[in-house]
Amino acid sequence: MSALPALRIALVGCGAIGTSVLELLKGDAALEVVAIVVPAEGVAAAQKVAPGMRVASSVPADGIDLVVETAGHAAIEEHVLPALARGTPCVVASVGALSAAGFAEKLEAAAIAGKTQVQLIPGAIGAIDALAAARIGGLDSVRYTGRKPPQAWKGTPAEQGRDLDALVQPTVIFEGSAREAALLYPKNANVAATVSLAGLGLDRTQVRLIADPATTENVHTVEAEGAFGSFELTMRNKPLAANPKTSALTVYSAVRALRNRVAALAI
Ligand SMILES: NC(=O)C1=CN([C@@H]2O[C@H](COP(=O)(O)OP(=O)(O)OC[C@H]3O[C@@H](n4cnc5c(N)ncnc54)[C@H](OP(=O)(O)O)[C@@H]3O)[C@@H](O)[C@H]2O)C=CC1
Ligand SMILES: O=C([O-])CC(=O)C(=O)O
Repeated sequence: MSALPALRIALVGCGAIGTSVLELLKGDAALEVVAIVVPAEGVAAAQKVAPGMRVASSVPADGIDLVVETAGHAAIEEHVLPALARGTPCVVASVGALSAAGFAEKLEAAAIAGKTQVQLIPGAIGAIDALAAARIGGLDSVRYTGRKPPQAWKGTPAEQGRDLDALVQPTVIFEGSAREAALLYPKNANVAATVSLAGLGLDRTQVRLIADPATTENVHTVEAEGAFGSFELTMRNKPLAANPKTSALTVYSAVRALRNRVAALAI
């Protein structure tokens, strides 16, 4: 049940996540997608996905209560920053964009200027609430490991010097900070950025990325220790058929975030 006013949503990005979000929101009177925003060259294709829907290459300046980004790092600069600055709240999936130097501060400044808020969704990872709460008591170490099938690493630096199709055993393709991981793997390591922003920060969070021919899932592990105690979390996520890099849970995380914005009882 909804107690709050219905929201008119501009959905930025209409790929694997955006299309599924659209499907789940169909008929939801409290969360009405009124515009889809994609690059100019993708407008015609998006119109086929959502016949009758307003499709544009920028967020309409009027009639939008909430911008939801499911598009990629570049879309944050292009669409989220201006929306925030003019006072429209935004929900963001491409959290890894905040790993660019000074970008988190820029996003915050735009939200302050617009007297509004940008919400980063947990996406494909869980326990972000526990980690962010544990940070208040003090954290000693946070490690994140991302393990995906080799095909999920296609088109990334993981291909340099190796044939992903020929891998016969789990192979560490990256080891370093969450900041480096998110910058090098913008479509695969948003979760690394999210874990670090909730916990020890982009530079003190250790990240390992693995291409594993034995898995068909996107497996995310977080190990955290601090004054609160410790936890180990393993998520075995099913990838979306439309994009093997992306876990289906990311879609549900986005829809949960939206439903919570209008629900009388939010959880
Ligand atoms: N937080 C998390 O846990 C996760 C976050 N993500 C983030 O979500 C993003 C989208 O994922 P997914 O749906 O699987 O990707 P897809 O590639 O399937 O879809 C991306 C969509 O965004 C559009 N797009 C690309 N650039 C822009 C732009 N600058 N402005 C507007 N639209 C744009 C694309 O249009 P076109 O096809 O015309 O280029 C396409 O419609 C990922 O790039 C990643 O950053 C993904 C997985 C997990
Ligand atoms: O969807 C996933 O499993 C995680 C992902 O791509 C990311 O962190 O960018």
